[in-house]
Amino acid sequence: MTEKYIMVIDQGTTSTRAILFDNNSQIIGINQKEIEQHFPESGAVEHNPIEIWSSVLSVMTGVLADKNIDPLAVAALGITNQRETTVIWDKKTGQPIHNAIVWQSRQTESYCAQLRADGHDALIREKTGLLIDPYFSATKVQYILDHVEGARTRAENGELLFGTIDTWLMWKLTEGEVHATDMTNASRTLMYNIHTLEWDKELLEIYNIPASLLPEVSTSSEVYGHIAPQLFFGRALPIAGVAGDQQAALFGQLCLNKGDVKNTYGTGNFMLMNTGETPVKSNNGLITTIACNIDGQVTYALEGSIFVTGSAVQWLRDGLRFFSDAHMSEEYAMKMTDNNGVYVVPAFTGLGAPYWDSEARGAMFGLTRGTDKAHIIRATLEAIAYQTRDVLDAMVKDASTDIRSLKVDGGASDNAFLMQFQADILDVSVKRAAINETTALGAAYLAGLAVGYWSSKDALLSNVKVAKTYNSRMNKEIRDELYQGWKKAVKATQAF
Ligand SMILES: Nc1ncnc2c1ncn2[C@@H]1O[C@H](COP(=O)(O)OP(=O)(O)O)[C@@H](O)[C@H]1O
Ligand SMILES: O=P(O)(O)OC[C@H](O)CO
Repeated sequence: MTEKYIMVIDQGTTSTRAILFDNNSQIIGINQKEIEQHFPESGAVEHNPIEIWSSVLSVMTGVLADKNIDPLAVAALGITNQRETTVIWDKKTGQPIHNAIVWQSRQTESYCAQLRADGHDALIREKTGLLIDPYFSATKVQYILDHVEGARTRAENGELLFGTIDTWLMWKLTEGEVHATDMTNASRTLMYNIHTLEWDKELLEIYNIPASLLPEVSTSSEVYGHIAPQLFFGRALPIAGVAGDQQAALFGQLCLNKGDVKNTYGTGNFMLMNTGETPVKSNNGLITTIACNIDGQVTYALEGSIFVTGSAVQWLRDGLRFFSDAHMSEEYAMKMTDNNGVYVVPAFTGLGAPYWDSEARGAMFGLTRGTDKAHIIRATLEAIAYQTRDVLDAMVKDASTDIRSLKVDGGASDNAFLMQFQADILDVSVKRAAINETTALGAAYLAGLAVGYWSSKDALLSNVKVAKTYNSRMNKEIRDELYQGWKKAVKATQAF
């Protein structure tokens, strides 16, 4: 094989990465660039789409340069992305008409309140598997069309295009040839019907969003188009795999069978369970989403999305200046034998699954004169584990199945204190992947399978290994007492 590698762009909330994988799923090179976060008003989070685009060009060339790799040695490109984040741009000039509104942003709460007041909750839930929340793309589109002068008329005249980050990047990489997304990303927009597998006309009318804005929806593993050669050393590299980052991680962890569960610890936490070919409706605050579409088969997932986990550690680092590197949180937490009664509820942008409370804000409980900063650090890490327990309990109820083990990945899964506490508080074994970049790996698999770089999903099974398994060491009484303390803290936070 002359083409030795698959390249992946992982465009995440805090950074853009280009990663090269070889045929044994090993990482050959990584190049990364941070993305600036813009906070234009309270609760609003935005990115500059041009900065995102230029970071992609920079990391793609950077990863080749770092390892002195010939562009001809790359077989295909996979793209995985922060989901829901919304870009609208001019079809002719390619200029975004507004900053990208990021998934975390709460600036469309009033649009959501209106949709709820108009009684659309059940219909939206039934068709999209989601619930009305600023998290999803539709109200972000409404906001941009309403806040940029002339945008609505231009949209109605077919002059504008909408995309999540995958769509924006494919459009830029193909110099406007491809305006497409895959089903996993479409299923996060609040506009896509996850049963009929098409943009839903009735919902578009409710939102007053013109259909001409929307991209074509494809599978997650096929050749969507080719990079314009002048952007990539004269090579028309096929773009062959696309998936939202959490679904890509599910695939990268090879959670290919019904009942398989993974939990990613990044800016937020996202637990997904593969529910097979049937969408499972949640009665416990989870959402239903498309897990993948490959080999002509759509699979679904139940998802619990927690908005603030790793970003609470960033807050300890940058806001409170408790340490200079996220890794140091582990050392501080381990210095203490317990949380000394301290609970931190990091509801900085409201609470996601299973509470869905946009109005909630962060709180701290149980402070005494004896509280040390290490207790606060420990309580913040514990909060990540408690929130995960909230979601896992909901998942067990919704899927009517027991979960005995959890595959984990993402930046904060490096934290040994957190992983042990997670196993303790769930009473489930926690298995950390040997390759922590499972999100990118999933997109590599999707792209590699489409171009025959890997022959089949079965060929991948021997490639994925567990680095470490954490088993519970906590007795039931302590586990129950700690978790009850957390539930009390959440209740008090919501009542505030
Ligand atoms: N050792 C650690 N302990 C706790 N949190 C960590 C650790 N390392 C990274 N993090 C947190 O994980 C997040 C980064 O993870 P990553 O998977 O790169 O996120 P994303 O894909 O959301 O940008 C940051 O929010 C950071 O604070
Ligand atoms: O960029 P991440 O890894 O924080 O993921 C964000 C999610 O896709 C939001 O739904």
